[in-house]
Amino acid sequence: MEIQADSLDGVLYNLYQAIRTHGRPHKGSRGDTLELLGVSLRILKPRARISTSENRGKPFSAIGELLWYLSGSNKLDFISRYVPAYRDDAVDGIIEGAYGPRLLAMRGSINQLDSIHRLLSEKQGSRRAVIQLFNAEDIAADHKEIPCTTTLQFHLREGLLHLSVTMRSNDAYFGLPHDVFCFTMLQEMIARRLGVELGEYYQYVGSMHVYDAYIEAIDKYVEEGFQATVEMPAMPEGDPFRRVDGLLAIEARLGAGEELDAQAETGDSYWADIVRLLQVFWAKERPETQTGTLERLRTELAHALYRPFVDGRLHLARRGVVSAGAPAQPFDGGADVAV
Ligand SMILES: O=c1ccn([C@H]2C[C@H](O)[C@@H](COP(=O)(O)O)O2)c(=O)[nH]1
Repeated sequence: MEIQADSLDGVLYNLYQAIRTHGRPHKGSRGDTLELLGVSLRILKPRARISTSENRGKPFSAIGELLWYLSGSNKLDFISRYVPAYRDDAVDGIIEGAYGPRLLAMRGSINQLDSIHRLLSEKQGSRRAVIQLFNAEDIAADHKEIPCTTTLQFHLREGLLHLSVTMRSNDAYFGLPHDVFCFTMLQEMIARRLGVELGEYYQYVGSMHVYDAYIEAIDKYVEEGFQATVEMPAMPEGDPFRRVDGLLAIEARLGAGEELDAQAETGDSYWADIVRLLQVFWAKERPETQTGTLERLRTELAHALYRPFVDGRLHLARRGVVSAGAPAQPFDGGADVAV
């Protein structure tokens, strides 16, 4: 089955209905699901990577997960602050299937992002620009958690960088919005590093499923109706990977409770907004000033598309729902507003 749309929301809207209509019951390792085999997604405007729906817009935890990948870390400590559900997957504080070490130091040393950049700089039309995340070792012995994503293949055609992702398993409710966000961001970062434009995004999934406990939630999503296509602004020119260390340092300072001026720190409105979203997330650690901080960040945002997500946090803050130590992402269900 192929589902094509301009945006993540367009894909979710059609996919959720397809799962409802054609999905077959399957008992997965983590619970009962409705499943579709062999689903191919195509997103024509990969910058429309954040859902504008009531409860599938996850910019805060998705940015946290992207930074975790880019840090090369496999530590639970980092990611559990943004996606607490990882706690169930950790072995001695380590996520064995973490993408970061595999992307940046596969088999201890191979930086696969550098390989892609070199390959496509030298041979633009190459069909070899494949990042491997899944390894034979992953199923040779039993592991608590292994990568759901098998490969990322980049295609440079007529000045556009397209990305095909293959996944062995994808949770259409929780995993998919995060995966699309992180992989299309990586796609745009590599496009900028190569000095080319962003193309289309494809995701082929062996087992696409929704856990039974979230069937009602996907029905609710569909009832909201078709969402307008809202694109993130284009990433500024230049190599975004040069920014990674700086962004990680800022993230660590925010996590430690520091306040900072996003524009002064980044000198760029695109990345300043990304930092502001992190500030919105971390504002929960100071409940006494949280509402004021969120209101200030809301007015500082250079791009209006992020405001509804700040409003979601403001709504929670005013109700006293999001407080110090609370997760961004209620993976355990619960809140139905954008967090
Ligand atoms: O990037 C990811 C990582 C995990 N999952 C989901 C898919 C499955 O529901 C579950 C992993 O379970 P197994 O496929 O390993 O049984 O996590 C995703 O959707 N995306």
